[in-house]
Amino acid sequence: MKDLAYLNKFFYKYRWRLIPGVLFVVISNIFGILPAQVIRVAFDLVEENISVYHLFTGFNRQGLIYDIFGSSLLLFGILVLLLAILRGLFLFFMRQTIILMSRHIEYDLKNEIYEHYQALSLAFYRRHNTGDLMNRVTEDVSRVRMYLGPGIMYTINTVVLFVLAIYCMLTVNVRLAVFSVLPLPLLAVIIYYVNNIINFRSEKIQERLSSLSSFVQENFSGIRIMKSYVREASVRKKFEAESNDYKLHSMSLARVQALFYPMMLLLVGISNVIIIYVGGVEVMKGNITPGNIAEFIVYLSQLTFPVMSLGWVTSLIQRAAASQKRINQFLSQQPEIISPTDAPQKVEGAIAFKNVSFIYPDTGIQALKNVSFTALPGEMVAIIGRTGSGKSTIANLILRMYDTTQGEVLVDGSNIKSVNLVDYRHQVGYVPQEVFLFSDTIANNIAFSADVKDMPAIEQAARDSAVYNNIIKLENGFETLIGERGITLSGGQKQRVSIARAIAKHPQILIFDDCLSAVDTRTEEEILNNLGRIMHGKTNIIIAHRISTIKNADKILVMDNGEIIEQGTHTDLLNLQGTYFELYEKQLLEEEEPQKLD
Ligand SMILES: Nc1ncnc2c1ncn2[C@@H]1O[C@H](COP(=O)(O)OP(=O)(O)OP(=O)(O)O)[C@@H](O)[C@H]1O
Repeated sequence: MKDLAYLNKFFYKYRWRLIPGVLFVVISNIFGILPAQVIRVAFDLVEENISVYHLFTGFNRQGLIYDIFGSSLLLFGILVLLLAILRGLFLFFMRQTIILMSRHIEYDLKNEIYEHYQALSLAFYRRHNTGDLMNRVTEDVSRVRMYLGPGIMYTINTVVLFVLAIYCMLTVNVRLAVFSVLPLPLLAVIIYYVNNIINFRSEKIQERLSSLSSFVQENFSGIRIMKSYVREASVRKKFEAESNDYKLHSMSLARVQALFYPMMLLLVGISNVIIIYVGGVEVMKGNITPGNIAEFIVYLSQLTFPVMSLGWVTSLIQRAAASQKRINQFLSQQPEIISPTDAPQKVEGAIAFKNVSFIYPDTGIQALKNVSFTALPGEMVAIIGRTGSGKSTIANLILRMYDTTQGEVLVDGSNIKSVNLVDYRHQVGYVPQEVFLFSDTIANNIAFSADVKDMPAIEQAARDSAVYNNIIKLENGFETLIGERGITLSGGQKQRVSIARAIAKHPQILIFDDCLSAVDTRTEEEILNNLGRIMHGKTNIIIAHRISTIKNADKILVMDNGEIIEQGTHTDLLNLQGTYFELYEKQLLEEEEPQKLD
């Protein structure tokens, strides 16, 4: 329960919804209780009038009495209707304040969690799976919302109604009051337990459902592979098995639900029987009137739902507390990478690695060992090396996605940890190895980093990344949707759109992480030539596997097993006759082979 205390700040924030809400609960309940007394009076009136009516048997007056009796009954009927309307009106106000408050809090909480997500560093995302992260913002927040809205509303409602109804019952007859409410605690306890079973089974169903949807989603995404390997029949069998599992769980839930309602009705029925029996005895003793029995039956009908909701609300609060605990645990996680200052900072782009070693925090893999190099504005620094040798890790550290384990990364001579992170990242254009484009238009993907969509700048970026001609050939040009709902670009086109996105922001530092691999050598040359023009005086870091991509770089770093094993210009490295030279010879041979075959 103490976890839910976190939400008290929201109650304070929305106090002008909560306080009137509570007031409306009280008023609506008063209008819920009053009809019982009107019905009692009406009942007693019926009894009296019937006796008076019989007294006048044979007299002319009997018709008159009948008329008076009829119109007074109508009056009572109208009164009960009026009270019901008033009650309905205040119930509406109650929901409009308390339930709306819960929706506002849900919105605030979702935003708070999302903002926190964005502040957390990459390492956090490696530690948690996407499904779990999504659950916090959707499932967990929804459960907490159930406590904030229905949970609070029904609790206040039950308490107020209980106090009012029990007070009224006790003033009429203590014995009847005690007997009437006797089955109610049993009802609440049963509902609590049954509800827990229902929740448990519902969760199992939910698990089955998500497993079924991930299964379907994965198979749809991999439909090309599935068809080419002719696995349709076996996948269908797996789907049937998953689906059957879901069906069995759903049926077990339906069984409990089927038992639930008859059981409730039975208990309510028993309470009614008790009221009529004990009430009848009390009427015979002359302690109460028959109208009181009717009055008690109305009280009981008013109390039934709140008592039932008590069991429901208890398990609802338990679930909300568990969800809020998970949310709190996550909100208390501090981002590992934070900007040390908000002061605006201009970045020139001089990068220096000084004896940098790096171990990935979650896996313990040592990706860099004592790496030192500089990349100055106006320079193109290339990194080449075997897969897994630590090239992308250097890009990660330049972007300060992680902090170094040992040594330091300097930006314009200062430790990167002291640089305004937002300003710095604004100045870095990064093209990742794995292209990621949003399901949006091409123009919006290129203009991703800009606050306003500047079409001439977008088109220029597309020209510089040699993808302009491909885009304008599409029916909707730059407004073509890509991704799930749109067209599929080729691997090389995607890479070039991703490059356009990076250069559209005119960065001071540009990092290409092996992003020319799916581009033919002629286009690659065109892009590199354009880069030479637009990145003039700025820092370029290019990670590549092909020597043809990097041979004109000012400096080439050859990586192996997390270390820089060779460093220099293309000519220097060839003269060294080491690893770079071997790689060059090998690639030269590979290029010559197809020519020989021609
Ligand atoms: N996020 C990560 N968490 C843990 N270990 C990682 C992570 N990223 C990379 N590694 C590990 O660090 C080492 C260096 O990886 P890195 O991606 O820097 O290599 P690379 O030279 O860029 O390889 P490639 O040319 O295949 O892209 C590898 O052993 C890899 O398994």
